[in-house]
Amino acid sequence: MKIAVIGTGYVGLVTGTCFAETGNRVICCDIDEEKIEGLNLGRMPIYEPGLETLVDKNTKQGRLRFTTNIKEAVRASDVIFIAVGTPMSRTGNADLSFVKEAAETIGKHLNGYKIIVNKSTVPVGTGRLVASIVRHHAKGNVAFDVVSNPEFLREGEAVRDTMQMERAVIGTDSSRAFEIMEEIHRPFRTKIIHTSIETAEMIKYAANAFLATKLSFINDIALICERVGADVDQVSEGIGADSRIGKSFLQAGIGYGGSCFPKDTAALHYLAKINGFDFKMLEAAIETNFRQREDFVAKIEKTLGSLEGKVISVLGLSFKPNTNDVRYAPSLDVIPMLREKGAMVKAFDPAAISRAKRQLGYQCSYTDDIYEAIQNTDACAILTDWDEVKSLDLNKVKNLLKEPVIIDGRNVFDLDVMAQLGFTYVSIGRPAVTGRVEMKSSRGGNANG
Ligand SMILES: NC(=O)C1=CN([C@@H]2O[C@H](COP(=O)(O)OP(=O)(O)OC[C@H]3O[C@@H](n4cnc5c(N)ncnc54)[C@H](O)[C@@H]3O)[C@@H](O)[C@H]2O)C=CC1
Ligand SMILES: O=C(O)[C@H]1O[C@H](OP(=O)(O)OP(=O)(O)OC[C@H]2O[C@@H](n3ccc(=O)[nH]c3=O)[C@H](O)[C@@H]2O)[C@H](O)[C@@H](O)[C@@H]1O
Repeated sequence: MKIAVIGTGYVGLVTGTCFAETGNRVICCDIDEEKIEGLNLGRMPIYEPGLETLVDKNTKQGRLRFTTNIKEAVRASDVIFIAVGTPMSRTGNADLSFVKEAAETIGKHLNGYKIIVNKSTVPVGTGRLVASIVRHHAKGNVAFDVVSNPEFLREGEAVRDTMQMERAVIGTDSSRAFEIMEEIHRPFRTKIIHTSIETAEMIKYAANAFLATKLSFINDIALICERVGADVDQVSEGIGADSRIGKSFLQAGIGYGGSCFPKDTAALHYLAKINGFDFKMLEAAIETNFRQREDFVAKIEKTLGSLEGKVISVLGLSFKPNTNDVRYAPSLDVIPMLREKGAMVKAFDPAAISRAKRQLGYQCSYTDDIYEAIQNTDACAILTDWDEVKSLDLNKVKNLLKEPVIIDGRNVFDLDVMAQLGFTYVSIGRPAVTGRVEMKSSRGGNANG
């Protein structure tokens, strides 16, 4: 199959590469010249395990290429995937300007029957909108079909999530388009769910909103655990063993970030609102998520006393491990809050420094040496559970810190081990460990009480 992918970001690049890997001829296009130039030189614009090898293999074997010439890509392809960004607008709704632009470009260069597949996450009704834009700009009565094929990959696991996808949702009322989409997905041996365009669009928002709500639920349980002296990690294990609940997405922490949950929950909330429904449960999930950031900073303050003049090492800038994506990352909320309270911040991240710098600028210093970040700071704040964090030499950490204080937003370490090592260790939804060492801070004491 000849495939064009418009938008060579996390989704477009991974999807296009995996379609090439399964034998299609794929052209990935983008308006970002620097990105395409880099890809043509073998430079990956994103950090995604396993991707570089696949890109390299498929470009060398001639199945994958990159271009800014979208017109040529459209004309040369049978199936065109739209994988452009749909960021959050000020109302909370998804900003569809990139999708509309892509649809217009496709329409203008339609030169025969094509299937236009929307992979971007969009509000219900967008598929029909894309169809009308394409029709409006197409010359003559060229036939085409529009399909909604939402994407479920996770950053950091994107290649595996695509090559071993759990399901493919194909929303279309055209049997011709459905058969071709089925053929493209055959090598993945996955469950195909055939729906209308509207239902497919809704499945994507419902999936992300459900996962975000599950996370906020466990984070609310964590807050109660802190107050009553229970351990949320054990609660998660206990409830997750029930197959009706399932063990995934029950890791309590500093709250979700990333390019999707924040914007997709906001967009679904907005969609409900304009359709006359006040989606209170989702609103509560969104509020809980922000409260996790505020609570985390409050924990640091409660542990150290006034943060004025204190130096905090922040471990992790990306919204989760194995990605350099910092969109809506906890670090972008927490670091400014710490600064506002007078603290200085030394930030560590193995992959996301350059992207974080664009957002945070001079609000902190940066290093990709984890021990350098920790050295001579008043406390260490864990925001991302990178392997580098999980495998820290805690004895070394203890020696480097002014006092052995760790505030952990990802529940990385074992409470008994931290107690044995003499750390003051405050995590999420678990009893605080009180260090044996006297605190130098004005108020002293521990968080969580
Ligand atoms: N990042 C993720 O893990 C996932 C994202 N999604 C959804 O997929 C969509 C894309 O997300 P990402 O890949 O993260 O976005 P991204 O921001 O990484 O990439 C989007 C790309 O589209 C390009 N672009 C914008 N307008 C264009 C146009 N008119 N023609 C050609 N290229 C254009 C941009 O330059 C950019 O390179 C969004 O709707 C997102 O919600 C869905 C599942 C997972
Ligand atoms: O629509 C999207 O863009 C994607 O959004 C998420 O994927 P992603 O944002 O890459 O990352 P996740 O692994 O889902 O993590 C999201 C956030 O939740 C947090 N999280 C996740 C799981 C958990 O148990 N606890 C927890 O705090 C992570 O740290 C991260 O900040 C979904 O998992 C994907 O299915 C979806 O395709």
